[in-house]
Amino acid sequence: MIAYVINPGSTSTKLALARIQGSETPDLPGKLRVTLEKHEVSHPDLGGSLEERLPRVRELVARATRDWPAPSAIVGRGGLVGPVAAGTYRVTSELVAFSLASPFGEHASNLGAALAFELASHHGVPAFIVDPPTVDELLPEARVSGVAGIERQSRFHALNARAVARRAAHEVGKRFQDARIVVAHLGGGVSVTAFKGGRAIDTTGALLDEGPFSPQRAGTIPVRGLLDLVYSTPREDLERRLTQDSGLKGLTGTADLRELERRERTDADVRLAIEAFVHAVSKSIGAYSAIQGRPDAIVMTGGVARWEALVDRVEANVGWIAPVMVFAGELELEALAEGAGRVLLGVESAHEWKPRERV
Ligand SMILES: Nc1ncnc2c1ncn2[C@@H]1O[C@H](COP(=O)(O)OP(=O)(O)O)[C@@H](O)[C@H]1O
Ligand SMILES: CCCC(=O)OP(=O)(O)O
Repeated sequence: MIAYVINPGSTSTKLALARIQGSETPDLPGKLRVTLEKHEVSHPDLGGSLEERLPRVRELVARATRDWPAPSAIVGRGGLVGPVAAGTYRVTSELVAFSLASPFGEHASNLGAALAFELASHHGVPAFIVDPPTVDELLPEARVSGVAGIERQSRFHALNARAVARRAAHEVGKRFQDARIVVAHLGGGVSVTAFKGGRAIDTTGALLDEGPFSPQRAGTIPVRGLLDLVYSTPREDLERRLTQDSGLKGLTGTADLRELERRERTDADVRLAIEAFVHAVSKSIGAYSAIQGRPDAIVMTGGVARWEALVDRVEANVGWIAPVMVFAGELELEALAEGAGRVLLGVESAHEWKPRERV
């Protein structure tokens, strides 16, 4: 089977031509054999709303995939589609429209359904999304905050976090559904998530949610300071500041951690900011370990996990809890291809998406 894989980001869109074959292991029918030819189309200067960006990205994707062999399906990264169970979803025109104007927030991933749907219509094949960021499997007690009416929502790196958690479970000799894994996704956004029984039972979230600050997002901040900002800043400006100009960028002037790695030796402010990042990530890993009993493994993943010395510092803090594994970068293209493959090969059925405000 051949599937085209589309993973839109804010400054580039990652693509893959996936060749998918069934499992060779009868006991593990979902363990597909997938090979990917990866491509990346860059669009650093695209501004505007998602609907304004869509035609340009669509054109770049069409051009990049023009000479690829005929697909059996197109699979895109899902966006903020509301609380859903983990799995593969068939893309419909209703899902495309919802994603492009998502009431759950604006994010580049909201383009994934539209890009997949349009290319799939052109080829006359189905389109899918897999494990969108709003996969919601939270324990009831994880939803409750200390303010009646303010409920925690699940909005995290579900696609990559599930994929690396599954891989970590296999590495410790367990099935995903029998393992306890804590995943710290350290990318442009950061989320720390506890997996138990194959489900993401609690997460810090990644977009105006909680947990460690990221290269450019605020993470948890003291409520008193937030109140001061709320009463002195228009909402739109504040959202932009908290999601794009906070975290390491707000503290040091850059979200490029390779630059911070160079500056750390000579710049005391950078040193403190990185120490605070290590501290915050370690603290969340500890918290998300505590809620489920000692985990079988702790995983660090995402682009920041390429910084070995930083990862080592987190491991020095949390290594007593469980074995620490590092999957630097992400497995999103692989996870998308596998999600589509499981449906194409009849291992799983595709879910039908319906708009929902709550679980
Ligand atoms: N080799 C590296 N060393 C340190 N940091 C890195 C490295 N490669 C990427 N990063 C950092 O990772 C972050 C981006 O992570 P990534 O997972 O690629 O982001 P995205 O969320 O956009 O997919 C950036 O802050 C970048 O500076
Ligand atoms: C929308 C939640 C996932 C997320 O934040 O992704 P990025 O870190 O890639 O922006």
